[in-house]
Amino acid sequence: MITVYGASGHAKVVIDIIKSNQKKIAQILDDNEAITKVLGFLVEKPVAKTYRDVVIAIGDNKIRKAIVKQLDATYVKALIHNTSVIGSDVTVGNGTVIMANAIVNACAKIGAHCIINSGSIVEHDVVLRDFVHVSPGSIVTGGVTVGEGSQIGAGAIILPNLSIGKNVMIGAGAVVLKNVADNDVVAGNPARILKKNTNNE
Ligand SMILES: CC(=O)SCCNC(=O)CCNC(=O)[C@H](O)C(C)(C)COP(=O)(O)OP(=O)(O)OC[C@H]1O[C@@H](n2cnc3c(N)ncnc32)[C@H](O)[C@@H]1OP(=O)(O)O
Repeated sequence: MITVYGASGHAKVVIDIIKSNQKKIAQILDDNEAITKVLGFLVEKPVAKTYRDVVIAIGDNKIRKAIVKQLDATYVKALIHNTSVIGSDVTVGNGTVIMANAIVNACAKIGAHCIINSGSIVEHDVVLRDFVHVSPGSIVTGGVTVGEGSQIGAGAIILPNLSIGKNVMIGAGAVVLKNVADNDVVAGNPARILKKNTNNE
């Protein structure tokens, strides 16, 4: 039985993974009292701080991290859609969600509470630190490292062996040719710095 913490858009896809894995949902929680139902499930306001077997179903890296910090919970080891492909010697941290048709190739190391979104590709020997979000359809090529809390936008491509810093935002469709420093927002082809990411303040 899995507790789903979060009830908005990302949670809908998480619920579908749980259902497709033939697992049961214990409860769905959200602080937002305006959300009373999701996909036919009632949504409850979280009252306790201690939960067992939780998945934090919140797409925003900063909010997901804040919730993880405030809970005293055990997290599902990882929630992996059965259409995804996971290579040899891949490690996946607690609370990470791997969505439909994602591919994680050999020897990749995926941190805790990451999101490997639908149809994305995380190539061999990639290292994703905790709370990274690889958005739908993006490609993180071989040997890339991505720092904690960073997001790779939908359809972006990171060239091999690059280092992406912490709390970086990579725009949708970007082609990243160079290392990216902590807190940068980059976009375009080739990707260029747009500004500093203030979503960690
Ligand atoms: C399941 C899911 O849905 S997961 C969700 C996945 N989400 C994403 O992939 C979203 C990724 N986010 C983006 O691409 C955003 O546009 C960001 C973060 C790069 C920039 O967002 P903002 O800071 O709001 O930038 P803003 O929209 O003000 O644009 C600033 C400039 O950058 C340009 N720009 C914005 N995004 C991009 C992009 N992806 N590629 C190229 N240029 C871009 C804009 O055209 C604008 O240019 P201008 O100053 O010449 O007019």
